[in-house]
Amino acid sequence: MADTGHVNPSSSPIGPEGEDALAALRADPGGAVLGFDFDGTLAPIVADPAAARAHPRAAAVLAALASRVRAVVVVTGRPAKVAVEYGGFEGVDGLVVLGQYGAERWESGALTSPEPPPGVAEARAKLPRVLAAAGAPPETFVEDKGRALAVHTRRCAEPQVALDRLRSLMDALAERHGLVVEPGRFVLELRPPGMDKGVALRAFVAETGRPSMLLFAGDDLGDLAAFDAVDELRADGVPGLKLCSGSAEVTELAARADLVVDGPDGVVAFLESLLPASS
Ligand SMILES: O=P(O)(O)OC[C@H]1O[C@H](O[C@H]2O[C@H](CO)[C@@H](O)[C@H](O)[C@H]2O)[C@H](O)[C@@H](O)[C@@H]1O
Repeated sequence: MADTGHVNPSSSPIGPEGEDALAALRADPGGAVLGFDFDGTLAPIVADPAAARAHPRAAAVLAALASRVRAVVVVTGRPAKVAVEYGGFEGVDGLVVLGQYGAERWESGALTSPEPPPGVAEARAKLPRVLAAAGAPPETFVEDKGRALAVHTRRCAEPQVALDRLRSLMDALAERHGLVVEPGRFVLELRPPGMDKGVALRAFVAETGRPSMLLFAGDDLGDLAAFDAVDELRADGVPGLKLCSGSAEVTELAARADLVVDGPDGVVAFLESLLPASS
């Protein structure tokens, strides 16, 4: 792996533990595990969730890394199949996509997707009434992911105000039907409990074997659980790098990260800098 010291002029200085992790990656790339969020990290944020697509160079850089490291995994709130389609990941050899916060798995063209619990259908039936009761503006948009219902307010005139108005009624709806509310960038998702990106990443690392280093890159609140997993492995002696795809919308990840880069452009440029110059 290449030395990354002089690249990414727009990125924050990297912390010492992040430097250790990069040194471990250079020393033993074949033992490294690299994990990525999708929206906001590999794919630029857009107003319509169905219009999101990965950065034009994301699939190529993930493919190049996947041929050099032990494992590359995308851990996303999207259904795994949707992330594969929007990412252009179908042909990326070795890539694993864990969708719906780890409940689904796509690998080598095969998808595993468990049935949603009945609470999702119950909540789906009641959601329109809840949105009406909360006075949700007409621009409020429900993305039905089968296993989860994501209520988006990005297209509202005051997206944060609209989101805040929904929160307590969404919490009550989730509780009534055995679900949880997952907050994100101008979105509240109703989804089944018991799985998150940290649980998913820990299980993936346990399955692939103790890595020489672990990287996770994310941008949103749901990625904090994966950062927790990196911290836990660090405490167990595995070098770890927490990479933040920075934005003005979410600041919590930057505060926990070893390195903050400028959105998906910065993430892809950083990953390209890890490859030998001829790649
Ligand atoms: O875990 P992720 O891969 O980050 O997915 C989280 C949610 O991302 C999507 O919503 C976000 O991206 C949209 C497209 O850029 C944007 O319009 C929205 O405001 C963001 O919240 C996606 O639609 C959700 O299903 C994902 O769970």
